[in-house]
Amino acid sequence: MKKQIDVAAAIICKENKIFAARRRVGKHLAGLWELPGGKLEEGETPEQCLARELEEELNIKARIGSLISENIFDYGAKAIRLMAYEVKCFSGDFRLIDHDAMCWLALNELNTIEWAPADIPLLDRYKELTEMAVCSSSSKSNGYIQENG
Ligand SMILES: Nc1nc2c([nH]c(=O)n2[C@@H]2O[C@H](COP(=O)(O)OP(=O)(O)OP(=O)(O)O)[C@@H](O)[C@H]2O)c(=O)[nH]1
Repeated sequence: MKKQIDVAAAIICKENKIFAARRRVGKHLAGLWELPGGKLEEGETPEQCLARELEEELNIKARIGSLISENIFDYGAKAIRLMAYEVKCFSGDFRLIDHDAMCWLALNELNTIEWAPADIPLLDRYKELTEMAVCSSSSKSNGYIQENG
Protein backbone atom coordinates (compact mmCIF):
# COMPACT_ATOMS: atom_id res chain seq x y z
CA MET A 1 0.00 0.00 0.00
CA LYS A 2 1.12 3.55 -0.73
CA LYS A 3 2.54 5.39 2.25
CA GLN A 4 0.72 8.52 3.30
CA ILE A 5 3.03 11.43 4.05
CA ASP A 6 2.07 13.89 6.79
CA VAL A 7 2.61 17.48 5.73
CA ALA A 8 2.01 20.62 7.82
CA ALA A 9 1.30 23.93 6.11
CA ALA A 10 0.81 27.48 7.36
CA ILE A 11 -1.96 29.90 6.56
CA ILE A 12 -0.01 33.04 7.41
CA CYS A 13 -2.25 36.09 7.68
CA LYS A 14 -1.32 39.72 7.75
CA GLU A 15 -3.77 42.59 7.31
CA ASN A 16 -6.43 40.22 5.94
CA LYS A 17 -4.07 38.77 3.36
CA ILE A 18 -2.66 35.27 3.08
CA PHE A 19 0.87 34.35 2.16
CA ALA A 20 1.52 32.05 -0.80
CA ALA A 21 4.82 30.74 -2.17
CA ARG A 22 5.57 29.18 -5.55
CA ARG A 23 7.27 25.80 -5.81
CA ARG A 24 10.43 26.12 -7.79
CA VAL A 25 11.61 24.26 -10.88
CA GLY A 26 12.72 20.70 -10.23
CA LYS A 27 10.30 20.10 -7.35
CA HIS A 28 7.14 18.04 -7.26
CA LEU A 29 4.35 20.39 -8.48
CA ALA A 30 6.87 22.99 -9.72
CA GLY A 31 5.25 26.27 -10.71
CA LEU A 32 2.21 25.75 -8.49
CA TRP A 33 1.54 27.86 -5.43
CA GLU A 34 1.40 26.45 -1.93
CA LEU A 35 1.22 27.30 1.72
CA PRO A 36 4.71 27.18 3.24
CA GLY A 37 5.49 24.10 5.31
CA GLY A 38 6.70 20.59 4.75
CA LYS A 39 6.88 16.97 5.81
CA LEU A 40 6.85 16.00 9.45
CA GLU A 41 10.10 14.52 10.68
CA GLU A 42 10.07 11.56 13.03
CA GLY A 43 8.84 12.46 16.51
CA GLU A 44 7.77 15.96 15.48
CA THR A 45 4.32 17.43 16.10
CA PRO A 46 2.80 19.37 13.19
CA GLU A 47 3.33 22.59 15.15
CA GLN A 48 7.03 21.84 15.73
CA CYS A 49 7.42 20.89 12.09
CA LEU A 50 5.84 24.14 10.92
CA ALA A 51 7.88 26.35 13.22
CA ARG A 52 11.03 24.65 11.90
CA GLU A 53 9.99 24.80 8.23
CA LEU A 54 9.01 28.47 8.40
CA GLU A 55 12.40 29.34 9.79
CA GLU A 56 14.24 27.14 7.26
CA GLU A 57 12.19 28.17 4.21
CA LEU A 58 11.33 31.78 4.94
CA ASN A 59 13.57 32.95 7.74
CA ILE A 60 10.68 33.85 10.02
CA LYS A 61 9.92 32.87 13.60
CA ALA A 62 6.27 32.03 14.07
CA ARG A 63 3.80 31.08 16.74
CA ILE A 64 1.64 28.32 15.31
CA GLY A 65 -2.09 28.78 15.91
CA SER A 66 -4.97 26.36 15.56
CA LEU A 67 -5.60 23.62 13.04
CA ILE A 68 -7.95 24.94 10.37
CA SER A 69 -8.56 21.78 8.40
CA GLU A 70 -6.85 18.79 6.86
CA ASN A 71 -7.08 17.08 3.52
CA ILE A 72 -5.91 13.71 2.30
CA PHE A 73 -4.88 13.90 -1.32
CA ASP A 74 -3.56 11.22 -3.64
CA TYR A 75 -1.09 12.55 -6.23
CA GLY A 76 -0.61 9.10 -7.77
CA ALA A 77 3.09 8.68 -7.01
CA LYS A 78 2.43 9.72 -3.43
CA ALA A 79 -0.44 10.46 -1.09
CA ILE A 80 -0.29 13.24 1.48
CA ARG A 81 -2.22 14.30 4.54
CA LEU A 82 -2.02 18.07 4.44
CA MET A 83 -2.77 19.85 7.72
CA ALA A 84 -3.25 23.60 7.60
CA TYR A 85 -2.59 25.74 10.68
CA GLU A 86 -3.31 29.40 11.12
CA VAL A 87 -0.34 31.68 11.83
CA LYS A 88 -1.03 35.21 12.92
CA CYS A 89 2.05 35.96 15.03
CA PHE A 90 5.43 35.98 13.38
CA SER A 91 8.60 38.04 13.22
CA GLY A 92 11.51 38.48 10.83
CA ASP A 93 11.89 39.52 7.22
CA PHE A 94 10.55 37.06 4.69
CA ARG A 95 13.37 35.59 2.62
CA LEU A 96 12.69 33.05 -0.15
CA ILE A 97 15.05 30.17 0.50
CA ASP A 98 13.13 27.27 -1.02
CA HIS A 99 10.61 28.94 -3.36
CA ASP A 100 10.93 31.15 -6.42
CA ALA A 101 8.12 33.65 -5.81
CA MET A 102 5.83 34.84 -3.08
CA CYS A 103 2.69 36.92 -2.77
CA TRP A 104 0.05 38.09 -0.31
CA LEU A 105 -3.55 37.64 -1.38
CA ALA A 106 -6.87 38.83 0.01
CA LEU A 107 -9.49 36.10 0.43
CA ASN A 108 -11.28 37.16 -2.75
CA GLU A 109 -8.00 36.95 -4.70
CA LEU A 110 -7.12 33.38 -3.70
CA ASN A 111 -8.38 31.95 -6.97
CA THR A 112 -6.17 34.22 -9.08
CA ILE A 113 -3.19 31.87 -8.75
CA GLU A 114 -2.84 28.16 -9.44
CA TRP A 115 -2.62 26.26 -6.15
CA ALA A 116 -1.38 22.74 -5.49
CA PRO A 117 -4.61 20.71 -5.76
CA ALA A 118 -4.43 19.45 -2.15
CA ASP A 119 -4.62 23.04 -0.88
CA ILE A 120 -7.89 24.05 -2.50
CA PRO A 121 -10.36 22.46 -0.02
CA LEU A 122 -8.28 23.81 2.88
CA LEU A 123 -8.38 27.34 1.51
CA ASP A 124 -12.12 27.05 0.87
CA ARG A 125 -12.59 25.99 4.49
CA TYR A 126 -10.44 28.87 5.73
CA LYS A 127 -12.46 31.33 3.67
CA GLU A 128 -15.68 29.91 5.06
CA LEU A 129 -14.46 30.15 8.67
CA THR A 130 -13.17 33.70 8.21
CA GLU A 131 -16.38 34.86 6.61
CA MET A 132 -18.36 33.26 9.44
CA ALA A 133 -16.18 35.04 12.02
CA VAL A 134 -16.66 38.42 10.30
CA CYS A 135 -20.38 37.80 10.14
CA SER A 136 -20.71 36.87 13.80
CA SER A 137 -18.64 39.85 14.99
CA SER A 138 -20.71 42.28 12.92
CA SER A 139 -23.97 40.80 14.22
CA LYS A 140 -22.62 41.21 17.79
CA SER A 141 -21.83 44.85 17.21
CA ASN A 142 -25.26 45.43 15.66
CA GLY A 143 -26.87 44.01 18.77
CA TYR A 144 -24.95 46.32 21.10
CA ILE A 145 -27.11 49.16 22.34
CA GLN A 146 -25.37 52.40 23.09
CA GLU A 147 -27.43 54.96 24.93
CA ASN A 148 -26.82 58.64 25.37
CA GLY A 149 -26.82 60.22 28.78
N1 LIG B 1 4.75 22.48 1.98
C1 LIG B 1 3.67 22.21 1.29
N2 LIG B 1 3.60 21.06 0.59
C2 LIG B 1 2.49 20.82 -0.11
C3 LIG B 1 1.40 21.73 -0.12
N3 LIG B 1 0.42 21.22 -0.93
C4 LIG B 1 0.87 20.04 -1.41
O1 LIG B 1 0.27 19.31 -2.16
N4 LIG B 1 2.14 19.78 -0.91
C5 LIG B 1 2.92 18.59 -1.20
O2 LIG B 1 3.34 18.00 0.00
C6 LIG B 1 4.60 17.36 -0.16
C7 LIG B 1 5.56 17.70 0.98
O3 LIG B 1 6.13 18.93 0.84
P1 LIG B 1 7.71 19.26 1.05
O4 LIG B 1 7.76 20.72 0.76
O5 LIG B 1 8.22 18.78 2.34
O6 LIG B 1 8.35 18.34 -0.05
P2 LIG B 1 9.47 18.60 -1.09
O7 LIG B 1 8.95 18.07 -2.38
O8 LIG B 1 9.92 20.01 -1.04
O9 LIG B 1 10.61 17.75 -0.47
P3 LIG B 1 11.42 16.58 -1.04
O10 LIG B 1 12.01 17.13 -2.31
O11 LIG B 1 12.39 16.33 0.04
O12 LIG B 1 10.45 15.44 -1.26
C8 LIG B 1 5.10 17.76 -1.54
O13 LIG B 1 4.88 16.68 -2.40
C9 LIG B 1 4.21 18.91 -1.94
O14 LIG B 1 4.01 18.97 -3.32
C10 LIG B 1 1.48 22.93 0.61
O15 LIG B 1 0.58 23.77 0.65
N5 LIG B 1 2.64 23.12 1.31
